[in-house]
Amino acid sequence: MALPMSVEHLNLHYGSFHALKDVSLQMPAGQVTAFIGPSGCGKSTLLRCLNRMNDRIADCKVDGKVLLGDTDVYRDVDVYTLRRHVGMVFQKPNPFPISIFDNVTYGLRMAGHPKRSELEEIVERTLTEVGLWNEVKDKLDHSGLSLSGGQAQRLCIARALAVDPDVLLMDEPTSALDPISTGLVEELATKIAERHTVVIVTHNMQQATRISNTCAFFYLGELVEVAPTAQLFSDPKDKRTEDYLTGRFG
Ligand SMILES: Nc1ncnc2c1ncn2[C@@H]1O[C@H](COP(=O)(O)OP(=O)(O)OP(=O)(O)O)[C@@H](O)[C@H]1O
Repeated sequence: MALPMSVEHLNLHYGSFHALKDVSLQMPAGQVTAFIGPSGCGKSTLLRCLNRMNDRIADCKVDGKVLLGDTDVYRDVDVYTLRRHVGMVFQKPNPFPISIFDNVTYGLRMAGHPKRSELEEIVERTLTEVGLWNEVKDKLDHSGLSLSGGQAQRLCIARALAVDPDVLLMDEPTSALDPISTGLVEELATKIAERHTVVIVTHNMQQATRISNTCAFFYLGELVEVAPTAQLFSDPKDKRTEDYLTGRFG
């Protein structure tokens, strides 16, 4: 089930460096929210707060609230449970060095999902959803490492979807892919948002306009402006947003 996420007065420090400055933002359920902004503005840092990927970074201090529905993800839930509800796909496809079947079922098996027949059904359904079933159905026992970059990224998306998360986080998921694979992953992100909340970091402005409903522009750790995507691109309210969108910096 798609749940909304939100952050309230979020501040994050790496040691003495103030990387996120009083960020408050809603990410509506069942929609695609895109984070855009120049390199180093804090997009990935914020994305990583949503499933506590920053927890292991020494000297990283988070203040404020991150909410999944009504649940405070830093206070009300353990990190393993949280990551079953808030999955993540990374910039570089990272299939595990195990079979395609075991890649897709990894999260389910970790959660103690026992029945082979149910796992088979979930593998077929999720690989079909990511458009990979016909390409791999006869080689489910082959290593996940045997796939092309675009196939591997779709496998990683299938692995994330197999546990039926409420939210899928995507950190520049197409930046290592060719244009055809990029198109497939973009179509997929839109389709995924019918059942899951999607939050994506992207440097590609066309991609943000193609797939996101809401767009948030960040600059130097600050959330400058957030609006429905078409509105943000056609009528930015802040000069910094306009300068970025028109290529004056970035
Ligand atoms: N583990 C870390 N330790 C210290 N500083 C960090 C760490 N990770 C990120 N930073 C700093 O925090 C700031 C925000 O980084 P972040 O990766 O979130 O930016 P970004 O907007 O995603 O950039 P890019 O578009 O280049 O990926 C940068 O100044 C970066 O150098």
